[in-house]
Amino acid sequence: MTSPSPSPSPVKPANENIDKTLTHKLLLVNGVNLNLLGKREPDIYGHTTLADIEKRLIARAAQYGIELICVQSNHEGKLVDEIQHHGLLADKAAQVDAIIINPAAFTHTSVALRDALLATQKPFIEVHLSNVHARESFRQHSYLSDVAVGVICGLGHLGYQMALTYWLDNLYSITLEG
Ligand SMILES: O=C1C[C@@](O)(C(=O)O)C[C@@H](O)[C@@H]1O
Repeated sequence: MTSPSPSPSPVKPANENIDKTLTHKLLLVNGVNLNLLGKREPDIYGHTTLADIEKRLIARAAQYGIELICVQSNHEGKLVDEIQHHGLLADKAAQVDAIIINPAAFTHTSVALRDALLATQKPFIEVHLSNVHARESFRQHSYLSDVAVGVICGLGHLGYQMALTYWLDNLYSITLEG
């Protein structure tokens, strides 16, 4: 006789330590050309669109009462404005707790994004769909990695889910059972 399989409970309920009087927020930032996901070099970047990635992450965060604010732009200055606003300039209660960012090609060029992220003093995770270390040498330098909490690359769109999982656990004690 086989013993009954454990009831599926992959996720512990939101931790009591979460201050329910605050609306927790996270920021997802996607840089240049990532609006083309699904159409752009799918052998490298996959078939999942950015809208799908954002929808799934928003829904998962919302399960725990966390708002995920999503921004994408092809313009470096616009991304700097968004990071400044959500990370520092908005009222304290409206600011995000942490950031997930795929700066795309700006990864390899942008001191401005690095400075904006540092200015907010919000922790961030850098995500890349592709394994940048297995590609052209110019993709192997990032202006952000040394000041990121962590870097996830090469795992496709699941990299974003993993970054969210980390923040759920690290900031709000919402832990996946291992
Ligand atoms: O646009 C991108 C996407 C990317 O950030 C990635 O997600 O794999 C990698 C970058 O080198 C590239 O410029």
